[in-house]
Amino acid sequence: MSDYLAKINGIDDLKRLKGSQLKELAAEIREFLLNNISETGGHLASNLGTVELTIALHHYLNSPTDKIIWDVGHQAYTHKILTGRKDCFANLRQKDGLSGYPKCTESPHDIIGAGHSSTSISAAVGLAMARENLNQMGDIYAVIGDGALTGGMAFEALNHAGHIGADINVILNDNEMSISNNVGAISNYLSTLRNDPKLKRVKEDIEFLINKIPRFGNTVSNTVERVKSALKYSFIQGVLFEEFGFNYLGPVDGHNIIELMKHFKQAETIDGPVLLHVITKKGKGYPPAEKNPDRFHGVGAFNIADGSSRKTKSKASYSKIFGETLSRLAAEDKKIAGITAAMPSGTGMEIFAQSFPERYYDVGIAEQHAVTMSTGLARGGMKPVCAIYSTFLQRAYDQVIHDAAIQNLDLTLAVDRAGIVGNDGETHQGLFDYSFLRPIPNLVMMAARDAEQLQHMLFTAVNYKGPAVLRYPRGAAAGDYISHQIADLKKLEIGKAEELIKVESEMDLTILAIGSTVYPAQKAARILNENGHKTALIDARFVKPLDEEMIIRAIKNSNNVITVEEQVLAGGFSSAVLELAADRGVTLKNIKRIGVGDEFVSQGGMEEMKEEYQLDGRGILENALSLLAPAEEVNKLWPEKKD
Ligand SMILES: Cc1ncc(C[n+]2csc(CCOP(=O)(O)OP(=O)(O)O)c2C)c(N)n1
Ligand SMILES: CC(=O)[C@@H](O)[C@H](O)COP(=O)(O)O
Ligand SMILES: [Mg+2]
Repeated sequence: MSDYLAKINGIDDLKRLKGSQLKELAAEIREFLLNNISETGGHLASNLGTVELTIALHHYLNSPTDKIIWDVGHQAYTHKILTGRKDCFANLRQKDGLSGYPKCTESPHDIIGAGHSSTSISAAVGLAMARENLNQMGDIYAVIGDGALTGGMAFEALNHAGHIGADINVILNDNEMSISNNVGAISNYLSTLRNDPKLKRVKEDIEFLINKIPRFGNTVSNTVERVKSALKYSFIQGVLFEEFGFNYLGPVDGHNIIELMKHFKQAETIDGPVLLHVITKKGKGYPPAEKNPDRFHGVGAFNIADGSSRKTKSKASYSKIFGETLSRLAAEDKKIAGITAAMPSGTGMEIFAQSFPERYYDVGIAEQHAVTMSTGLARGGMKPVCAIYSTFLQRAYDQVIHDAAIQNLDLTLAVDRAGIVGNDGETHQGLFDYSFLRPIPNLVMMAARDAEQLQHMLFTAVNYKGPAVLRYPRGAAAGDYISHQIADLKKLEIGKAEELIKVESEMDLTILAIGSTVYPAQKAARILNENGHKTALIDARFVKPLDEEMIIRAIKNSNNVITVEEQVLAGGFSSAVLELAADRGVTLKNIKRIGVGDEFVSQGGMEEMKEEYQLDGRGILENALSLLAPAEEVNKLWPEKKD
């Protein structure tokens, strides 16, 4: 077998290959992806599905003059390989390594940075308008998946693009999957387009007739294309994309490079927006991923032979505990409903879905709708629990304020992946939710420190009268997971903190921790006390409302205070403490705030990045000793690097 991939260092090298060579290259890239992702982890199934599509795009187009915009961007690995980044794959998604998403600072071929869904068509429209105003060159292609097409923003952009006749090409990469099974009426509609044999026959007949119409020079005229489209679609109901003002082409086999390029050529002859419907197989070429695309959507290191994970079985995740607790609560309370925005497996909501399908709603990648639909459920008398990753909840900010909080409705927002998420990097960090939710009246907001507290907090939130937010991080839950019966669940007093190490008079230090930072703070506090530094520890539990009396008492009785939160410092937990002290006229003698400063946190292992931001036990100890004692003492008390 020729090693075509070895010779590819940029797209000029790709353009030298032809016909069957491109097919062989596709096979080599698949093998490369499999070998690399099985070591580093990453978005395997989506990337295996877009190999030919990416080869065809880069072979046909002239990037970066022609612009390819990847929606979400998790499927852009072949794009990275072909644009000169093949040798960086050993460090894919690692600290300082290759990003798992398009990133403008990484390559001129990454036109639009992404990570969140359904932005590509809007960006394409903007680029097309800039091209028009500034007399620029180049074709503009947005590549969007069928899952991403469930996002409202995509439709806002289709609506606008069709209206203004933006000269853009939208490639709809339809693999019939979101992360889990795709949902919704559009998804059903796409199935009709894909599978209707009558449509196929009509299309072929019409194409035969159209080909008999005389051509003008070498190009098929725009009018002819439009007539062809109109005729083709007069045979089926609901010509969705045509109604939006797009010219629909396809469906075309997304694993056939030659056919794809033929369709790009055809798209080029059409003025105005084109939607090319491309059919691909998620996980293509790797049987375990083809069979189970959900599990292989985003993976850690695995064994290629059978797809088994290389990670030894870890503790239960917060998401799993959330899903199991919710299911137990729902068994007793028929009003509880579960809502997810296309993340049933990630949020643990699939556990609830298995037992209560009639009260479970996957709304697609539609966080705004998920929140407002939850408020409708609440208004109708249900108890909605809507689980959304912190980073994706950013999409639904106004819905939380306007639809949930002002109306003071009884719903629970379960904010998953709150804090540092690790290898997904900047776009996915859940580092802003305290800051953006804390100012909202009527909301209460708590953060779970471990497996045990998560269960009590969910019980508390579900039974709270008004909008309640419960925040918890990605990955394995701290503490032991003993699943509680409903009778054993405790309703926490709203706004009540817990004094884990008592505040007495004349403390050297009080550590105010919340959520994921409580356990590392506890380790640091223990060491400090063992070494003669009188240290108290408070788990604030609620960022809103704060336990004002306990915090004020702690501040008054401590020579030093440390706040620690897995969040940006601006507007978060420490800000709340400072506001409280200022409002009460209490002077803080010495305060250190541990958290993330005014910067985006880049990719890297979760523990590695927590260490970098001093959110681990050693980091907290180091901060404490910088207030209490000389720096050398850190190494004496905590010699090794890690927790
Ligand atoms: C706003 C937002 N919500 C949720 C996600 C999580 N997410 C990432 S990829 C994905 C599914 C995308 O499906 P599709 O566009 O069809 O791509 P495929 O993986 O099938 O290639 C989801 C839900 C996200 N990235 N952004
Ligand atoms: C592309 C995307 O947005 C998701 O696939 C995300 O990477 C999932 O993250 P988790 O692994 O934390 O579920
Ligand atoms: Mg898909």
